[in-house]
Amino acid sequence: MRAPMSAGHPLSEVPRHGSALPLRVGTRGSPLALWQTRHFLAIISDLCPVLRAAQAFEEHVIATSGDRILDRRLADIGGKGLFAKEIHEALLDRRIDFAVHSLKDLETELPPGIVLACTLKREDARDAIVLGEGCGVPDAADPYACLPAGALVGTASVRRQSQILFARPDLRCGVIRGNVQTRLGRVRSGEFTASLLALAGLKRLGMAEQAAIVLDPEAMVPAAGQGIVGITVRESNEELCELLSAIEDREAAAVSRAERAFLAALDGSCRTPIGGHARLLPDGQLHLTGLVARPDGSFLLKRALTGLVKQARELGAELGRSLRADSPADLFA
Ligand SMILES: NCc1[nH]cc(CCC(=O)O)c1CC(=O)O
Repeated sequence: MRAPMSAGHPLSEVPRHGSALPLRVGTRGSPLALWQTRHFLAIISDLCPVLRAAQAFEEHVIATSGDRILDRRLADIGGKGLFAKEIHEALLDRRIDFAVHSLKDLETELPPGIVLACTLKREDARDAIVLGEGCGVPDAADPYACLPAGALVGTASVRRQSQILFARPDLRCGVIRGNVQTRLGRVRSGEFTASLLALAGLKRLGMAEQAAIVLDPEAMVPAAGQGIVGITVRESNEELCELLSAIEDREAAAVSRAERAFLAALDGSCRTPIGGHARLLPDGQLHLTGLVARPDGSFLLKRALTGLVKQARELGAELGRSLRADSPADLFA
């Protein structure tokens, strides 16, 4: 727990200019998005006594294209930024003051005038498998062994699809989208044998027990930013930028800098399976694992680099360039 700010600290005062109370926070409307938004508001209110007042914040639920179009892969409907476009517009139009995002759904290049002001402490970054009927007993040492030959795995993520098909070419993957509850329902109903989901989402929704198997991040490389919540604001709102920088989690900031620089250097489309996962080593260095693959798992390249935290961005960019140089050019066309 952090100590509340003492009087005189910028956070002990009601925001002065641009951002009158209540502060309007933009969020998607899914149960996970709302959980993340309330989690963030609890952290910021804890730290800033004046904001603990009722009505210091107003939630604005914004439906995004990514929420509306549920029958296709994101890659097929325009890809990156689909969960954020309408939220960026609301920020730039001053209908909201800041917005809460799952960092992995936030494009690396934000529209001019919008900045990522802070990242919150990372929840578990790993992917998990949810099993339906007809599967064997889960074995952590051989995580896919419990899936029967030819089983239909539900995922809309080319990153997860490529990695599971690389390990188990006999499996089939089908598109499953919608919020976490919807996806679990489609496994329970027998439509899919299993599904791959972010453990962070399951945990936040109190459903971690649904995860039959948790995948090691070196075996199933998570998406850049997975498990991290990021807050965007208008760059011109210095007051809010300052407020938010006080709740930045330094470790989350370092790993997300490396992972997002890696992603940006690859410049893949949403059709290119890309995984990027950084962690701090006991000696304080940053270890970054990156992956590029073909969606059908017929090609997969995974590499890791270790470097200094203060060079997180350079480390990410270097790993991105290195994977790109050794991947088939059509993956980045
Ligand atoms: N793309 C949807 C999405 N965006 C963030 C999460 C999980 C929470 C997180 O990664 O922080 C999920 C669900 C999932 O991938 O299973």
